[in-house]
Amino acid sequence: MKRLRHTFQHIKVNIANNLFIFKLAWSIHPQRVVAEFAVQAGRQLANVFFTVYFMKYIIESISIGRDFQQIIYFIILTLVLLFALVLLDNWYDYRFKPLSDLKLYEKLYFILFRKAASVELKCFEDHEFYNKYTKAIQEADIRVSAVLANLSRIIFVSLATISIFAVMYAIDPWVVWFALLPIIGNFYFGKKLNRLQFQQNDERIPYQRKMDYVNRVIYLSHFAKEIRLSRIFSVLRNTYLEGYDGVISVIHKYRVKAGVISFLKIFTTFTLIFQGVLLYGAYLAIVKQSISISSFIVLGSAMVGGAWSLIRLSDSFVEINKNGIYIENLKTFLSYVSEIQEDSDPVKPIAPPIQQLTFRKLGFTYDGAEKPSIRHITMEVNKNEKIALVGHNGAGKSTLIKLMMRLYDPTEGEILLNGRNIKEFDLMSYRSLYGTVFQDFKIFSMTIAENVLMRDVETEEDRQLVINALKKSRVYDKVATLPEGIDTMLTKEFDEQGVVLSGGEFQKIAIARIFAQEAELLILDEPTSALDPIAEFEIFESMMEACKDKAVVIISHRMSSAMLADRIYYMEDGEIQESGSHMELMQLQGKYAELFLKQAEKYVEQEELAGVVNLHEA
Ligand SMILES: Nc1ncnc2c1ncn2[C@@H]1O[C@H](COP(=O)(O)OP(=O)(O)OP(=O)(O)O)[C@@H](O)[C@H]1O
Repeated sequence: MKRLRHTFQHIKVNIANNLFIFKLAWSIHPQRVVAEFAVQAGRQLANVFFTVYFMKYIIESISIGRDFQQIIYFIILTLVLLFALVLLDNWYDYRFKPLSDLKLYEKLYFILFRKAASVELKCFEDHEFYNKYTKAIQEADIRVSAVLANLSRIIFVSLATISIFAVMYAIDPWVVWFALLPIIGNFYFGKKLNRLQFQQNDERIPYQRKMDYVNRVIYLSHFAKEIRLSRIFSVLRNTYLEGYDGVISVIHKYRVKAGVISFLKIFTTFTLIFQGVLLYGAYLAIVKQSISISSFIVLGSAMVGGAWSLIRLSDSFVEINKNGIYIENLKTFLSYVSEIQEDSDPVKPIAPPIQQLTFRKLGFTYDGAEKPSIRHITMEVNKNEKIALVGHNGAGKSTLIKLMMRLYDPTEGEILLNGRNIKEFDLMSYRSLYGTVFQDFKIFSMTIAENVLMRDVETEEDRQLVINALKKSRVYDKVATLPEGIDTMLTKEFDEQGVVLSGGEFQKIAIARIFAQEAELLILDEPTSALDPIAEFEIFESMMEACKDKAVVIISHRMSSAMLADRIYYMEDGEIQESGSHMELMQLQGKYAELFLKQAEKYVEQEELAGVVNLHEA
């Protein structure tokens, strides 16, 4: 009983999932839905007509001696109808469907992309969510098409089956009992087979992802250097083989079971009904003599048509289940409600200009991490103030920035903007207060101008904004030498003429992004690692100059750059250990001073060495 209830519940969920996709497709492209149903209706009409009524008419005509000319007219009319249906089918399959599918998928993928771009960052670190997301993206288009075809099939194949069986029932009522065989065979064993396939696919995913990862890494250009210059290839090969072996073991695990179920399905679905009806019909015609030979022929033809319709119908019911299971991933993904609402929220007030940003007893632990990455942080950033965050690797500097930008929400304490918790403000407007470049910034395969503006370049002012930003990040001289200037395509992904710049030049392009924004607080999370110390110092200096009326937070491992800030926070183990101006911290003679002196020593040594080499050269 409990199992039955569970099965019903399962069927209900799967039907709801199919209807969810149907509504989605209807809202995106109603014409495509209508066309699919119309074409399916035509196909089934032809199916019933040719398997039963056409045959019935011809045989009846022979047995009652109908006029030959009348039969010819009937056949010609039939051919015209067939011709029209084939034309409609072709037009649909080769013209309408491919084009309208593209339109449907484009809109569908934009819904998915928008969703993917709006879920909070931590979702991408959640293994289970990421699996659902990849499955949803991979399956979305196939499922939408499949659901439309399937639902239309269910409606019209049902009508076709009923009318075929009505003819069979009229010949002999008992014959319709044979209809149960394909239903049991196809529906029961078909469902089992699908479930098995789904389980198999599910178990394959972690292994498949390993193989996909290696495929991707080998293919993507930014891994090419490391692969060539190290022995990482053998590690990648092993990862691929682990995935491959995993996939093989999953296939082995299910092989025998799938084979047996598939055999039972074919046996009950096809063999029993075809042989059964023919035997029964022969018995009626020869032994019982209750039907004529012409009825036996019609029965045979209707049985073949009816059996196929039933098989198709039970296939379609099984497919409702199959689609339903896959759609569950898509639905979970689309209906996921972010803890951090990434979209604009009209109810929340727009974030005001920054007067003061206050961190109060802030603490944060990443999901699944054992210890906090940020602890007891209390600090402030005032209007126009220049702040530097320094400390060793893993001290928690980037995490602090991510909390500040609400890429994550703190697990303890709060961040206040002008005295109000930042969660109270509309997120989009809050984030637009910041201009940020991260250490792992990304350059897109687009033009330099688009990479700087990070949106479409629309007006002459936009272009001027880009040029000024590039000048401030000290890379305009280089850009001006390129034939297409700021319209040069970066990377060669799409364009042979695309330009590959040096690591430092790419960094300068990324830094130009913050000069091109109307942000109030600029954050540079160490995007200058590929710059030489002088270039970094110059950029920071130019930033301090250009951003007199803005607050700036810089993270740098180079103390010479941090010195430029009004206030420096020295972090260790997720906590602020020391804070003050450069002079104050040097006088304190604490960890900051120690780090500073160590770096200064290194530079002095290097300068002395350079001096010695110069002397030798002279
Ligand atoms: N997405 C994440 N999931 C789990 N732990 C993380 C994540 N990102 C960072 N951490 C951990 O949080 C700690 C602080 O990392 P964070 O990147 O903030 O340090 P950082 O001071 O910016 O270091 P660096 O100078 O090397 O950039 C580290 O121990 C790191 O392992």
